Amino acid sequence: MNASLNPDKTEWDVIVIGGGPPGEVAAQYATQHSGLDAVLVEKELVGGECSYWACMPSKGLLRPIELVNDAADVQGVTGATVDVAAVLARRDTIVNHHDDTSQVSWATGVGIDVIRGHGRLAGEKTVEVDGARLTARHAVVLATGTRANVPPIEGLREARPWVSRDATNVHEIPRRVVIVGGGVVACEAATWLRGLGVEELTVVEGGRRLLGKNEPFAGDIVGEAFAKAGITVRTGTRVTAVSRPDVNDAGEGLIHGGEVTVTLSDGSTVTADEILVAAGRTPNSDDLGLDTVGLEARGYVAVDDHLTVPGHDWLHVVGDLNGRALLTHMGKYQARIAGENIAARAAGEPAPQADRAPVPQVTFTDPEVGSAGLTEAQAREAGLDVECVEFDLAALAGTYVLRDHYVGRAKLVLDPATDTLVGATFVGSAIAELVHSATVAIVGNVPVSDLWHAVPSYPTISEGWLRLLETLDQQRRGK
Ligand SMILES: Cc1cc2nc3c(=O)[nH]c(=O)nc-3n(C[C@H](O)[C@H](O)[C@H](O)COP(=O)(O)OP(=O)(O)OC[C@H]3O[C@@H](n4cnc5c(N)ncnc54)[C@H](O)[C@@H]3O)c2cc1C
Ligand SMILES: NC(=O)c1ccc[n+]([C@@H]2O[C@H](COP(=O)([O-])OP(=O)(O)OC[C@H]3O[C@@H](n4cnc5c(N)ncnc54)[C@H](O)[C@@H]3O)[C@@H](O)[C@H]2O)c1
Repeated sequence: MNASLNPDKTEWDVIVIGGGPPGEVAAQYATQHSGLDAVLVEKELVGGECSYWACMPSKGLLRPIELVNDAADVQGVTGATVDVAAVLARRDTIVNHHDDTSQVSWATGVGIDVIRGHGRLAGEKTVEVDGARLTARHAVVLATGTRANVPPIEGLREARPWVSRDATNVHEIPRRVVIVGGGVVACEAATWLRGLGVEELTVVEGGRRLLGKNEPFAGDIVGEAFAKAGITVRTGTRVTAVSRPDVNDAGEGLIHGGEVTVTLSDGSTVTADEILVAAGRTPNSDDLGLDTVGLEARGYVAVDDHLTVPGHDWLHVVGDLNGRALLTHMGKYQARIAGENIAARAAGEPAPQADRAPVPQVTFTDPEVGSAGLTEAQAREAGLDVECVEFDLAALAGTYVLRDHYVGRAKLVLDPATDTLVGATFVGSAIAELVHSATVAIVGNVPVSDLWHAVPSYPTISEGWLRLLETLDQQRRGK
C-alpha cells in the first residue's frame, strides 16, 4: 500500500510519523472526539516493533517455558515439555506472520489514513514522505521508536550479530550463544533461548549485576536462577573483541555464519555459534529531518510533560523516541496525553493533560521481576529520605502452594513525610499481575494507614502486601 488510500490528499490536521502502538494511540486520541483528521506514516508495519519484533513475540516465546517450569516444580505433575517447532509456530501466529492488514484495517476503520513510506520533517508542520510533501494544519507527532544498539566493539559489526529482532523471531536454535548485555532484553532472551534448547549460554554484562536498573536483589535472584538453569553469567565483564571468519546473510532468526570467538575484558574467550547483542537501544531520529526545525539531528528528542518539544508547540514526541521510558504501555500513556492535548489546543483550549505517572515494568524471566515507581536508589537520588521494607515471598501460604521451591522477594519504598508509597519491587513467579496494585497505591497516594484495610485474599501472593506492612510495623516499633 502507498499513499494510494487517498492519493490526492496532502493536508491533514495531524500527521503522525511512526505507526507503533504510541503512534496509533496518538492518532486515535487526537481524532476520536474532536472532528480532526489524521494520517499515520509508517515505513514498515503498522503495529511497530512491539507487535512483530519485541513485546508480543518475546512474551509468546516465554509463556510455554513458564508453564513447563511451573509444572516441573509441582510434585505430581509430569510430562510437560516444550515442542520447539510448535512454540515457534505459535509465535508466528502471534506476530500475524508479519502481516499488518488487521492493524491497517483498525486505523482506516476509525478514520485514520495510513501512508506507507519513510517520513521526515521538512520544516514547520511539514512532512516529506518519499518525495511527497504533506502539511499538518495543527500538529505533527514523532513516534519512530528505537532500534538495537550495536556498540563499537572490534569485529562485532563484521560478525553480523543477532539483535533483538533475531532473538524474538528465532527460527534456528544455535547450540551455543553468547549474549552481550545483561539488561531486560538479554535476561528475557536468555530465558527463552535456554528453554528452547540452547545448550551453552553465556550472558556478559558490563555492570555489577543483571537487570541493573532494578533493586539490586532482583538481578541477584535472577542470576542465581540462571546459574541453576545452567546459564553462565559473567557480570563486571565487557566484551572487548569479536571474531567470526565465516559470516553469511541467512536472514532474521537464522544463524548468521560460522563459529564466533568473543574476547572478554579479563582476557578470557568464549566460543559460540551465535552472538546476540542486547546492549540498549538507539533512537530512530537520524533520518527524521529534525535539523529542518532547528533541533539536534540525532539522539532522543526531549519533550516537556505535555509531550511537546519546547519552543515548538505543534511538535510532539511519544514512545521510545523521547527516551522517557522505553516501554509500550508508557508510550501509549504519553500518546493519550499528546492526543488529548492536540485536540484541546485545536479547539482553542489549554492542554489538559501532563505526564505524572510512576513507571511500572515487568521483566518476564523466571522468576519474574516487577516494579512500579522508584527504586530506593532512585528515590534517594531524587532527594527523598526514604524508609524501606522487604519481605521474603517464599514465606507465604500463596507461594507455598504455587511452586514447591518458590523463590521471591518484595520491597516497598516509602516517603515518611507523607507515609505513602513511592516505589515497589516484586520478584518471584506469577508476580506480574501484582505490580498494578502498587501502581494504584502510588498514583492514589494511599497512606500506609489505609493500606492496612486493603485485605488480600488467602492464599495469594498479594498477602505479601500484608506481610510487608507487618514487617514495617515491627521495624517502626524497633523489633
Ligand atoms: C525484545 C524486546 C521486548 C520488549 N518487550 C516489552 C514488553 O514486554 N513490554 C513493554 O512495555 N515494552 C517492551 N519492549 C519495549 C517496546 O518494544 C517499546 O517500548 C515500544 O515498541 C516503543 O514503541 P514506539 O512506537 O515508540 O516504537 P516502535 O515500536 O519501534 O515503533 C516505531 C515505528 O516507527 C516506524 N518508523 C521509524 N522511523 C520511521 C520513519 N522515518 N518514517 C515512518 N515510519 C518510521 C517503525 O517502522 C516502527 O513501526 C520490548 C523491546 C524489545 C526490544
Ligand atoms: N518486559 C519488558 O518490559 C521489556 C522487555 C525487553 C525490553 N524492554 C525495554 O527495552 C529497553 C532496552 O532493553 P535492553 O536490555 O537492550 O537495554 P538495557 O539498557 O536495559 O540493558 C543493556 C545492558 O547492556 C549492558 N551493556 C552495554 N554495553 C555492553 C558491553 N559492551 N558489554 C557488556 N554489557 C554491556 C549495560 O550495562 C546494560 O545492563 C529497556 O529499556 C526496556 O525498557 C522492556
